[in-house]
Amino acid sequence: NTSDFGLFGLGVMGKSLCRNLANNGFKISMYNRHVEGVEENVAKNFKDEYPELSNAAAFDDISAFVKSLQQPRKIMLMVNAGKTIDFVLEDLLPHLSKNDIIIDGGNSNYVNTKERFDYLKTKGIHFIGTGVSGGEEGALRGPSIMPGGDLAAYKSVQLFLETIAAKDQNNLPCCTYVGPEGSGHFIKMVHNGIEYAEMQLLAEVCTILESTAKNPDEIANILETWKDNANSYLLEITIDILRKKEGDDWLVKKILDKAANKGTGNWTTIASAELGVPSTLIASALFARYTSFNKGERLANNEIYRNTKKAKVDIAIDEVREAYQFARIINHYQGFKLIYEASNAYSWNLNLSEIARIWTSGCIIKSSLMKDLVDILKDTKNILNNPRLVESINQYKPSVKKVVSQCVLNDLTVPCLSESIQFFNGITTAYSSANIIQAQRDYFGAHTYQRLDDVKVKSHHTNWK
Ligand SMILES: O=C(O)[C@H](O)[C@@H](O)[C@H](O)[C@H](O)COP(=O)(O)O
Repeated sequence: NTSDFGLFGLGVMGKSLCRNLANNGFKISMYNRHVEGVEENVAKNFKDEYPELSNAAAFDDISAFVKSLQQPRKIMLMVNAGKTIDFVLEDLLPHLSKNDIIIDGGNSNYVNTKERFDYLKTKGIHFIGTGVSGGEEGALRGPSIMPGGDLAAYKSVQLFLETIAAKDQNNLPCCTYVGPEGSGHFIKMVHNGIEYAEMQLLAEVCTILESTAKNPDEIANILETWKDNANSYLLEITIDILRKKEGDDWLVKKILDKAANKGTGNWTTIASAELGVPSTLIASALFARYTSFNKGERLANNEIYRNTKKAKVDIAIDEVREAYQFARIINHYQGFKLIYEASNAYSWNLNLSEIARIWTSGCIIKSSLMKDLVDILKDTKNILNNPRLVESINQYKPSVKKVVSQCVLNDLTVPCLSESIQFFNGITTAYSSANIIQAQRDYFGAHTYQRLDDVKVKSHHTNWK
């Protein structure tokens, strides 16, 4: 048993992490199941494919794999989220010893992670639920890593995770102990929620620019100029995507407009509802994917309701950039608000600035705005009252109002852009229309209400009839 670290599951991410670990000099054991005719000798063939893996040990037998690891054993699971994790844990348990450490690096639901953490604790096994972001390339060159669980257990795997992680602008690892039990997977989930809305905002920007008769290359040229002050990984890949050609045609024009999802945006929306946090942009982005999926119904409805294909919006390109930037600030505000509220609700004591820091490199939502948020979140939990962002928001607000109204007037669907100004107006309104809601609830359900002129008394009821 000479290996320092074990990697269980050689899918896209698992393979990249193995090479990353080996490239950083760690002696690793790699395991992939054996499925007759489907998955055979995966670990061995993979080992033979890459020179950096010459020192690695390859297995398709669990017991031999576990025996090859130094104790306390450190095993990272990179298998599909969901029940698979529980099956794998049951297969591994008979071979494990007290104080061994299991890391779940998949996109698991934080509620399940808490349950597994508690269950394995009864077996004397440490469980670390870890978000890993950055896709295939990120996992190979340095992902952003978000581990949650026991701090002591984290200390035993810290060297491996921080060595393979991306490095921030101060060359510090984009990996940090996030907090207890499911907190690592919780922030990864929110990371993906923010990702959904950022992707949706870029898609909406393309819709608007396309409506001004720009072809994908021309749109890419415009977005290129936004790198100065709105740069992000997602902006960069969107530019690449818009430029991609198949012969003379743009590939993007051939892609079926039905957006899929694997659940993290859905869970973020559920967590928002449960925690009472209005993450409206994340929810809008998720529901925009669901709406897009109804291709058949959209085509039918389009026949009935739409007569004009091309809209003609009267918007300046810089107004689109400012509207985009406005909505991004609101998106990040909502994401970090959700993390803050979860941290309080579950007593996780999360460090928002440190979370922003590990999201400045390696992950999908890395951006220049995220770099700014590292310092901003040091001083405040509510980024909307940061003087610099207040200035930006006041500068951008006229543009988002114009862009959204122009889109509405021209039947262009921009759910996240419009939700950003709707939410902002709501969260900056001193006297909202919720008094009507309270009166209606009291009218039909005697649910009581509080009075502005007597807030001490928690509940008033009126016989409205
Ligand atoms: O951070 C990342 O590296 C990605 O977010 C990663 O976790 C994955 O690509 C998700 O599956 C995307 O989510 P959807 O499949 O739901 O779009």
